[in-house]
Amino acid sequence: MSDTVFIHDLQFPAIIGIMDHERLQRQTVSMDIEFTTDISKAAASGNIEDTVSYAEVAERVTELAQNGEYLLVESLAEDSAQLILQSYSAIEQVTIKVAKPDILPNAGAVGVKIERRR
Ligand SMILES: Nc1nc2c(c(=O)[nH]1)N=C([C@H](O)[C@@H](O)CO)CN2
Repeated sequence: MSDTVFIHDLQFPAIIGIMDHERLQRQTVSMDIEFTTDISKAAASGNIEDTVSYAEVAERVTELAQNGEYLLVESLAEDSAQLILQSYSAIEQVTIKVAKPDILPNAGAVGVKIERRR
């Protein structure tokens, strides 16, 4: 399977981090999400029901992150990957990148990237 649907730079404020100030104040998180799913049926039909909506995935992951409180970016990445695989049987593999853009003054962003398969 080589078809990929992606969401790039999905941003939202979240409680995430191990430092005292990060436990108190939301900071911006940026996520890249990619998932493999066969898009050939949707390409032919033009019907959103024949594919996995990136808008719906973005909404679910944003909701997960904003309703929870995370210590590590690793945990948010893992929970997001499991949520996506459990919610959509048509998705075979998911890649999640969780980045914090405001941590190191001399880096554009820090974070993790994981790949999970059902
Ligand atoms: N591998 C990780 N390293 C670090 C994390 C993390 O989530 N994963 N978090 C922090 C702090 O919360 C940082 O954002 C502020 O000091 C440090 N390293």
